[in-house]
Amino acid sequence: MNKPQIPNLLLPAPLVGSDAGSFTEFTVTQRMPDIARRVIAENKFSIDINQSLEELAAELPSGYLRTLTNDTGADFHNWEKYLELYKHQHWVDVPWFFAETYFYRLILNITNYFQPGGSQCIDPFLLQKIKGLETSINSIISLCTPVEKWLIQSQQEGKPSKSSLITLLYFALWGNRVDLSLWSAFEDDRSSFDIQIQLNNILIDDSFAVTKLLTKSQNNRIDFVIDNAGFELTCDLCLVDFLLGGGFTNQVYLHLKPHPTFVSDAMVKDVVYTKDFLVQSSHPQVQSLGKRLTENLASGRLVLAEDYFWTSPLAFWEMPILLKDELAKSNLMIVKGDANYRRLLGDRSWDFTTKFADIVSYLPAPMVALRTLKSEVATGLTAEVILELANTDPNWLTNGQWGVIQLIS
Ligand SMILES: O=P(O)(O)OC[C@H]1O[C@](O)(CO)[C@@H](O)[C@@H]1O
Repeated sequence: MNKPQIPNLLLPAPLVGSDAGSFTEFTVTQRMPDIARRVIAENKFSIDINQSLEELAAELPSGYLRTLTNDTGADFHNWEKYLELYKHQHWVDVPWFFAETYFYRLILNITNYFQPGGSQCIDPFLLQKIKGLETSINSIISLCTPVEKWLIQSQQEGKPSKSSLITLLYFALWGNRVDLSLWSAFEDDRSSFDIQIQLNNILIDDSFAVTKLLTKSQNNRIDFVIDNAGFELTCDLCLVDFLLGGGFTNQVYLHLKPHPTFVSDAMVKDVVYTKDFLVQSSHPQVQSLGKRLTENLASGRLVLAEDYFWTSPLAFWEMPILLKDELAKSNLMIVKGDANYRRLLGDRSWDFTTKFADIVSYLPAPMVALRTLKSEVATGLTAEVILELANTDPNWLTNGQWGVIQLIS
């Protein structure tokens, strides 16, 4: 039977910024203006660029979407098409996912990211990304040390270690708490957590099923849809390292953003920067991780890929066919983070008890989502759990304290 191309169910309405009192409203009217102003404060753009960024910040709460001028970005014509649907609408009235992705694309338009000149390819969020990595160095050391031990153990035992893999899945999950669009790298270091204590905060945990799937056949590839640079990326790279070195797979593709977006989202250059940062560390186990990553990149066992789909406002089921065919070759897709989860759901207001599998029925390969909750969407929860969370932690949907590991195979 052919797989459906869209969710099995009727699509509910998308989240929008005009939902009074919602986190989406808070994001469009306050967080996004703050982020635009942080770009001004943390860079040395010209007075004209800063003025234009300030205008963008000021128009978000009650203004209209502006058009995109042709900045020669490879995705410019696609954005012209996406914008057709929402001409002359207020920022708060368009689907939230569209508003956010367009906002980040506009920042690049304003800062002349795509055009030849002094600010071409300047990542407006670079300072945050670097700081995020540097401040988490102690957590990175604490993680790299056991990873090396587990690798040696699995190589000695000649078989993949499921328990170590589960631990690394947990690190990859909780690494997603560190999100620089919500918590600036200049505030607290959120990279330190105890995964044993955090176990109680995993609302759905399919990690064991993931290890079973991965030990069934070890010669296939894994595709990792990456989220944030910094500590989260380092956790993900530890997982990748263990998947490759621990006998779970022989090839991993990392899917990365083609341009800066959502503040901390990782691009190819951020992976390279992180790998070099690890290699240059004076800590032996951190350095070894960097060297293994370098070798895996050189041998093609680790492949870095980028696609403009990942910075588009499209739902996962609207993925271009070429990318979908590519992902169909995967033994497992690992989809990281909140924004990617929102893309899987089309950022729509599904009832939280809806079966995840019924929504993502269109996927071309098995998939596990590792997501800490930072937006008002959820699936696969029981009514009892939802009620209990609402009573005990009113901000459970958005405070990043709760997580899910949801597998669809
Ligand atoms: O880095 P992540 O996990 O994708 O989180 C980004 C998400 O966090 C937010 O910044 C807050 O919800 C959203 O804008 C977005 O969904």
